[in-house]
Amino acid sequence: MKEGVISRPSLGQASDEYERFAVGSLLALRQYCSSPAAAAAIEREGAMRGGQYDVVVWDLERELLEELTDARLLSGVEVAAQIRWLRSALPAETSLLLLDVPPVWEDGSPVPKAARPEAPPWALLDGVFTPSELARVIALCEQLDRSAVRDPEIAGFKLATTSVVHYSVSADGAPSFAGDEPPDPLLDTGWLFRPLVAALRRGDAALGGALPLRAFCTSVQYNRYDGGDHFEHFHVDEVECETAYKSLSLVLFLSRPDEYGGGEFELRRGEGGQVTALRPDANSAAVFCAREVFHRVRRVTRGARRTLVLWACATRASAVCDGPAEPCVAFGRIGASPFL
Ligand SMILES: O=C(O)CCC(=O)C(=O)O
Ligand SMILES: [Fe+2]
Repeated sequence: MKEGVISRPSLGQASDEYERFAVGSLLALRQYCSSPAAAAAIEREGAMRGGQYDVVVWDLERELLEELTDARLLSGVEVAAQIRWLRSALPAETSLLLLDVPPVWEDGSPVPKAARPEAPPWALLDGVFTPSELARVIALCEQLDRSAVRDPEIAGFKLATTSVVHYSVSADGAPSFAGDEPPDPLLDTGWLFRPLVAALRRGDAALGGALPLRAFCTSVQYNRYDGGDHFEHFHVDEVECETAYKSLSLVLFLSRPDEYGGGEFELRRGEGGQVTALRPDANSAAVFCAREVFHRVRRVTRGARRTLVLWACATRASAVCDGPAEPCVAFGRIGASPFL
């Protein structure tokens, strides 16, 4: 038993919620641990309550939850630092257990990879930014170097993906940076991410809670479609990989519908679902389940159609430890079922 690990000074008494999460973590660990020896160890520790593995996972999540409850954002780098700290304080076999925790619901069951069936497949939210923020987003995005996506079968438009999301907010609300990369001018303040994260949360609530407990949002992608550009290929955004999965997609419409012709955003649930075509107002966002909702952008006939796209991801702890493929910002589920 590693006493040092459970006595991090900043952590107080566990609340009921945290207790429940601790149990959930144990269940998930038991379910997902492949090594029989590890499974037996978890069984033993679970019986003891407050056992080593419980506490390790619990502390990590508590730290996150505390940050999130304060509406503070954690960067991927900070999460990685926490995990490294835990790993250094633990024997090797413990960190192995830590690495295999999938996102779980309150009752310990794995988070489904799609929104709940009874929930609507997408949500359209308005007023994501203030008007001045929106103008600032557009102005900054236009400064980014865009590369062209050109595949006649699939898509033709220009995109820029911002590279750095090492963003956090200190207790007094001042922006600060984790990691040593120079701040990206687009991403170095909370004004951009707070509204986007809030929109993801609102969207998640509207979809009945598709977000996993431990979620991150990716860097933002800026898309610009000039006349003739399109993303005609119906696709889902999620690409299965070992390190993370996208759970929610957010497409923020930066252009007013009268600023471009064509460019309808079409969505459908699943392969055979009915297609809905949208031309949303500027400053509104479509939020939808990244695995389940097929979507495409019809060809733009005039003007420019601009969007900002980002994703909520669930990330395995190991992915963060090994360095996430995409730097990410953590955010949480607060105030509703189960942890939002
Ligand atoms: O730009 C859009 O409206 C959607 C883009 C999209 O579907 C994507 O980047 O995956
Ligand atoms: Fe997409």
